[in-house]
Amino acid sequence: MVDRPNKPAALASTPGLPPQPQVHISHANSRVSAVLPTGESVEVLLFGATVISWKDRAGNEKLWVSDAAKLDGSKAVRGGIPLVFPVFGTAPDHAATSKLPQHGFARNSKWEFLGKSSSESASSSHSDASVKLDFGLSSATLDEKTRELWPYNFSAIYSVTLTPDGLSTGIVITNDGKEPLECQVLLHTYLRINDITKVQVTGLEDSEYIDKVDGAQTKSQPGVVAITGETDRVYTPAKGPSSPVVVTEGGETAFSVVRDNLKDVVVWNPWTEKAAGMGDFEPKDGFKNMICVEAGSVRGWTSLETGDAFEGAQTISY
Ligand SMILES: O=P(O)(O)OC[C@H]1O[C@H](O)[C@H](O)[C@@H](O)[C@@H]1O
Repeated sequence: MVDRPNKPAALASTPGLPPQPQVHISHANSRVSAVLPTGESVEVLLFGATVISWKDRAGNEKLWVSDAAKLDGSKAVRGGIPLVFPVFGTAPDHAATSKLPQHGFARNSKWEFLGKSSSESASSSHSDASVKLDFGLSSATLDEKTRELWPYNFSAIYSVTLTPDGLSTGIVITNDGKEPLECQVLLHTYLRINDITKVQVTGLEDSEYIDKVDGAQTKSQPGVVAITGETDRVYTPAKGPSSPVVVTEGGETAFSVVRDNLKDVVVWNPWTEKAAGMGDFEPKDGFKNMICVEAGSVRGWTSLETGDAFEGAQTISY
């Protein structure tokens, strides 16, 4: 019997050439998903433009999503990559965003799928094919109630790029209005890990952070970060955005996060009590299997003059 390679999910035939594997995209059920010829996949919910799944070529999920996460648009998704904009947490002292819910409205708004672009190599292996999915949100498409709470004219484009090497997510926010606006942005990424007690985060050494579980005191990180209890810290890494923040597990690299123009990194794990108190956090011991490493610009405010744009992105590899 002759050994045959598995037939790829989607085939393109060009006259004279054998069929080539392609990036496969589907857009249905209020979500967009893409599968590379090499097997990696990503799934994005239009609600919040939330990435709810990212799998490697063997089908292993790289993101943590709660079993009780609401995927029906009734609540921000507990897991994946919710988008935080235009405020991180709540900001009672910042007049422009003080009326907004925790983490703003981007994660609770319906985004529009703007389309995809894929790049596929000319080689027969197609081992470096990648895909970029673009999503849009603007003041024109926001619901009226939200527009009243934050009456600025803006447009945002969020791009999710899947390659065989990793996942990049990036946002461009433009001030389309006649007055300046101030905002904060964060990519609230829930990384899936096997055992939180074996995890260390490197790349934050000697960095200043705000310890949200210790009276918002400003502290300095002496060495690598280990998680031994509820952790909620806003770091401004001393090494700058292009130096990776690496999550290791049992000494092996599990994820490496490289930032582009996102100066801050939030490290969050709710641990037992906080997880127990969140209705949409299941299983309750799921905190052992996740760590949030959230690239953002959240200490202070980004000011955008009329016509100005802010651009920030992260690339996660493993
Ligand atoms: O429960 P959420 O609104 O999704 O927020 C979840 C978490 O997000 C960030 O990591 C904040 O630093 C935490 O203080 C917050 O608890």
